[in-house]
Amino acid sequence: MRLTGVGRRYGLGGPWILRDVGLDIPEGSLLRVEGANGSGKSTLLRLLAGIDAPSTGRITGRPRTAYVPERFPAALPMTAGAYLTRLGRIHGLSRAAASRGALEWLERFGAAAYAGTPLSELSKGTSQKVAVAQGLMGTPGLLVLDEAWTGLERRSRALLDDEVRARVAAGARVVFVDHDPGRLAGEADAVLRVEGGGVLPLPAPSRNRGQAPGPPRRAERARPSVIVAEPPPGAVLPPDLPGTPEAEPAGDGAVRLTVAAPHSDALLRALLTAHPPWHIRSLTPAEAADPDAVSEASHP
Ligand SMILES: Nc1ncnc2c1ncn2[C@@H]1O[C@H](COP(=O)(O)OP(=O)(O)OP(=O)(O)O)[C@@H](O)[C@H]1O
Repeated sequence: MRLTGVGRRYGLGGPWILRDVGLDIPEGSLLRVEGANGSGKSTLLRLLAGIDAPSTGRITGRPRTAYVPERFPAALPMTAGAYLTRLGRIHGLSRAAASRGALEWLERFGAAAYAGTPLSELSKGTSQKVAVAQGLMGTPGLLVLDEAWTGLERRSRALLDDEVRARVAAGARVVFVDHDPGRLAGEADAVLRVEGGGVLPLPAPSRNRGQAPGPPRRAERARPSVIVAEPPPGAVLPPDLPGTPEAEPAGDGAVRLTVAAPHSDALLRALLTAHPPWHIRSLTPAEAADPDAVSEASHP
């Protein structure tokens, strides 16, 4: 995905909020957007998500995109379940898969009891869970998160962190703004600094996701990865998974898959694109894996 000479101003003769922005966003990248209040972060995110168009320049190669806006349109006259089902349809799911996915996501966020509640009656925290759930339904190639963690309680924030990691590892692009400087700290590929109308791509501080461009170091190649995944209801492990992982039960119906590190991305992709998709709880290099810590992090 590429931005070429992108500029945005609101209204003819209004000040340029962004000007001559050029960016390449490769597959499997995690980008944090930073900048002062009013610098144009949300403007950039709306352009990336395709819900706003540049005043000048062009954006090419945008994959199927999901967007979690800073403010959720809570006034829509429908229930949380109906809204998510509709959004699932927009993300390309069949009606049955969309309605099943809606309930599954509400359950994961501990909000299943609100499936039949009108959006306008949801608390701020539950609204935010619905906003985030719609972004995670389907398998977007680009996920744009504008302060998506704000208003979520600890367990849901951790769930969203895990989902971001899994999506990026499976090849999706994730671009996010968050007021917490520690959000996914050390995991972003780059920081996009929005300042004076420009967007400056800066190296992210101490990146440690283990997915650096270029061939992995010998030790990383040799070290197996552990993926803990939850099957969709009634599903069995798909045959011929990349890297022929070792599978063992991980509790709560989940499966722990151990695979040689070079196959972990392909394995994640296979699970996330299975029909219906598997839910990835965590991805950990085996030597670093502390099973208790992993399940704590996923299900605090
Ligand atoms: N729809 C709009 N119409 C007119 N001006 C707008 C619109 N949206 C944003 N702006 C202006 O563009 C500038 C950048 O806004 P934007 O929301 O992109 O900044 P931001 O960096 O996300 O801010 P914050 O950190 O406060 O969320 C601001 O001056 C804002 O007032």
